[in-house]
Amino acid sequence: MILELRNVSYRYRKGALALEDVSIGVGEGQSVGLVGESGSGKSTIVRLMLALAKPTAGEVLFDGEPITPATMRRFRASVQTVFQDPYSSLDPRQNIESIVAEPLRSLGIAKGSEARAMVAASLASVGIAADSLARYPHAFSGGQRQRIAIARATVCHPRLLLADEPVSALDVTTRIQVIDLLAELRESAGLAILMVSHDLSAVAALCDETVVLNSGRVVESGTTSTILAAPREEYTRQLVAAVPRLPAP
Ligand SMILES: Nc1ncnc2c1ncn2[C@@H]1O[C@H](COP(=O)(O)OP(=O)(O)OP(=O)(O)O)[C@@H](O)[C@H]1O
Repeated sequence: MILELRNVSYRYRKGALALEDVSIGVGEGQSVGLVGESGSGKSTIVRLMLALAKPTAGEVLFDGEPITPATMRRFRASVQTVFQDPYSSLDPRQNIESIVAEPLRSLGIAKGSEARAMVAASLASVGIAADSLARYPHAFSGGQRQRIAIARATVCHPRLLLADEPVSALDVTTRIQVIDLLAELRESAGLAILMVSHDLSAVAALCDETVVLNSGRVVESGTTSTILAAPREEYTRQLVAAVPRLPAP
């Protein structure tokens, strides 16, 4: 496993348990969808996976080991993220070259002409024209911004992309294009993906495995096709039924 939560529980200060005994992991080249309604604990899992919070109980493991200051840089280079809102995630004062080069700078991977070549290659891989380097985020549509965010996340050739509701802020046509792009990167770069979504159709289009979260607990997990065809839990059946484009179970 590249990244794994093992028997993790989490309690916010003064709150009830937001996660209870959750185990979820992503292996090399795997694509896993994490689905659940609002409040089920998806964002909390992302925070724990990014080492932004520590579990109340259980472990967060990167390559089978707890994340420590000594492994943090390797962790950051291996696990990159894309967030929901491409309008707030790109700094409006920086041009596209500077935005996409950020992981190269902060991780000390490359600079100067080497960095510029990596940025250009990354932008090309997400279908953004090479003459975009000197432009600013406001010149791009929501879908293009999300492509730029994906270029930034993949410029350092991570092993795992953590995508937190990456298409929820986009219109339906753009959603499909961005999902197709993620599928392409998964194929061509062998990128593992954990996609968090409340939208099962997005997960069905991208992820081989699905984990269903309800009230901070994993209620069902397995191959996406099995879960869609024969959901075991009433909660999952309701999620499946809420997707109009999927066949009813
Ligand atoms: N800062 C906080 N303090 C206290 N409780 C919190 C905090 N953040 C989240 N919670 C609680 O933890 C639980 C899980 O929330 P979380 O945000 O992880 O769910 P989610 O599935 O990501 O929801 P959404 O899809 O709306 O983002 C909820 O009951 C929520 O009310």
